[in-house]
Amino acid sequence: MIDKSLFNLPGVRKMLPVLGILAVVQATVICGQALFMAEAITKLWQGQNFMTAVPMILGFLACFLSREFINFVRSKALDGLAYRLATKLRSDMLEKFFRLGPSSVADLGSGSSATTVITGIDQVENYIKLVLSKVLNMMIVPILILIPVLFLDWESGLVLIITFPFAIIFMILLGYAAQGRANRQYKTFQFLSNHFLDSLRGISTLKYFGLSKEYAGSIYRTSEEFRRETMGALRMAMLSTFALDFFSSLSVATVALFLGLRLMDGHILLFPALATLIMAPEYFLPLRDFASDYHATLNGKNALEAVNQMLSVEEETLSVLTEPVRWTDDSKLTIADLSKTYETGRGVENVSFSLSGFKKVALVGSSGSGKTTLLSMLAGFLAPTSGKILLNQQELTTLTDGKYRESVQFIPQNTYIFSGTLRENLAFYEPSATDEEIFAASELAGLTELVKSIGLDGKIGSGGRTISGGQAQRVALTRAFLSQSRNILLLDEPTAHLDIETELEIKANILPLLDHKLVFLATHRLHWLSSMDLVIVLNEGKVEGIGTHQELSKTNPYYQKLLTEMRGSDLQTVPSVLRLDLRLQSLSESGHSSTKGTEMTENLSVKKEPDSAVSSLTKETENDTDEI
Ligand SMILES: Nc1ncnc2c1ncn2[C@@H]1O[C@H](COP(=O)(O)OP(=O)(O)OP(=O)(O)O)[C@@H](O)[C@H]1O
Repeated sequence: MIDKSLFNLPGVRKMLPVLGILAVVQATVICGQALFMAEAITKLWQGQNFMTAVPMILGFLACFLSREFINFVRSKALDGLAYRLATKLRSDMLEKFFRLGPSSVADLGSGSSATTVITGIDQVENYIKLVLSKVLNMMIVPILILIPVLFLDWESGLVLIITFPFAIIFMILLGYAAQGRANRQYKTFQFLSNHFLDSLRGISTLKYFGLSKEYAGSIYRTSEEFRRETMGALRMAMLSTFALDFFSSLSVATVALFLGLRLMDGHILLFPALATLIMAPEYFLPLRDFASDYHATLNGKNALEAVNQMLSVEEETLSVLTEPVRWTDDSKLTIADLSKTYETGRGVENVSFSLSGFKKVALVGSSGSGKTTLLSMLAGFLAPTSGKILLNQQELTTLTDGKYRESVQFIPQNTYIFSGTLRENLAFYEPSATDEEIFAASELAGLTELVKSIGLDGKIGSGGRTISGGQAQRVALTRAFLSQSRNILLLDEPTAHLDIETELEIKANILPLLDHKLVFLATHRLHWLSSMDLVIVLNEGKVEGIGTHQELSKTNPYYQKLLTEMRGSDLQTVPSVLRLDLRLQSLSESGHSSTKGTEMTENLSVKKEPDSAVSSLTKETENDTDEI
């Protein structure tokens, strides 16, 4: 009935004695109400003067008003407590999500995390309001009502005593069945939430591949499953409500029948019979009250379990560092045998390297090789499964330290745009940045057009202007350009959403940003590599080589193969006429050129001259080919 964890919430234990006292007072006024009423009716029945019944009627009114007042005080106290606890749980959960970081929230399921914080906590609030007072009333009020009933008519008291446990046993049995149903219903609800959110996120992909109708069918089936489970849980809850109503009505009817028969036989007087008859339904009322909200309490109990489960997820964040890290020329980072193994058994394995001073490190590897996983560990989002980290002589097992994160700028593959003004989104790392600084940074990131068109106070994100993937990436770059204090920079394919011309244009602005920092850049694009001090080559989660681009391209066969693949994909991003130009250059450099081919290359090179960005890519590819 009551989730024990409820008692660990602040204020709940203190509330229990208050509710207990209110239940005792309530039982007393219920008895008073019945006794005054029975006495007034008996006096009038006996033909006494109405005025003799007036004190009884006033006594009844006083008890009636006190009862209403107790209900008011109780709901006021519980509403306040439930609201405070719901607010606290909601902020605890949000803080927990922020501490856990994106990968753990993804493991919990973004959809179910969101619905637990929103709907789940509303259900917990309702649960707190209902369950404490109802259970205490059920435990206290019937016993206190039974005492005067036993004094007035012990036979009726005996009927009440005998029937009460039956009602409780039925409630427990049906309660177990209803609990099972409610658990299944909650699980389907969480599944539906995740499924729905995933579908919303992937709606453009689904539409693009013409699969949206099929997916709509899958959402329909999941919601149907949820409907079935909900109806099953409701049926069970209704059944337990009906069973309790049935038992209590049967018991009251039995008491009334015997009282009537004994009244007719003259074995009992009108006053005790009337008082007992009025008190008998009150005896069962707390039980029926509980049963009528049984389904709501089951939902609340499940939601509280889900909240506790999320709050109890182990945090790998260790606060070892006392202040943010300022990366300098003397700083040192050593990674030894760092591994992260996901549930699927994949991830990265035994990564080791050591870096000191300002360095630009590229992480390369084919898709799924572990670049994002390694970068997420270096950004402090993901705790390693094993391995050691030595940061400026300080030994750490993880970089998920709050202070370390305060030193890091991260540009992910997909930039998140917060619902708010453009200024809030741009000055994300530096909220105190002036408009002039924001303008200058946005110019470097190539965002001036958007800034001019909607202004810094223009709304973007949900509810505001929708911006393209490329613009979102420029927002992320502006954030990085603006940040002065954070000089550990992590970039996960920072220009992946930009076309090649824009990419090279922005790359020219990004390169100075990488100076005097520790930079990790995961990339599939070849042209970044010659600008990097070090390249870490990953293959299926393992390090295949570490060295400079020049060294690796001469000595590492896997890197050479990777470069060929990367060159192919770079070429595909270039307009076809220029692709031909690049191929011809590659051919001429690998000794397959003919005079005709060289002439063609020259002609095409002349034609593309106005496009400086592409000619720069051509040049870089030339260099790379030379190096191999
Ligand atoms: N949350 C996760 N749960 C389970 N497996 C995962 C998870 N994230 C990544 N993986 C697996 O770990 C391996 C490394 O993935 P990761 O995303 O780090 O590769 P990547 O090199 O960044 O790929 P890409 O270039 O496509 O972004 C892959 O086999 C991937 O399937």
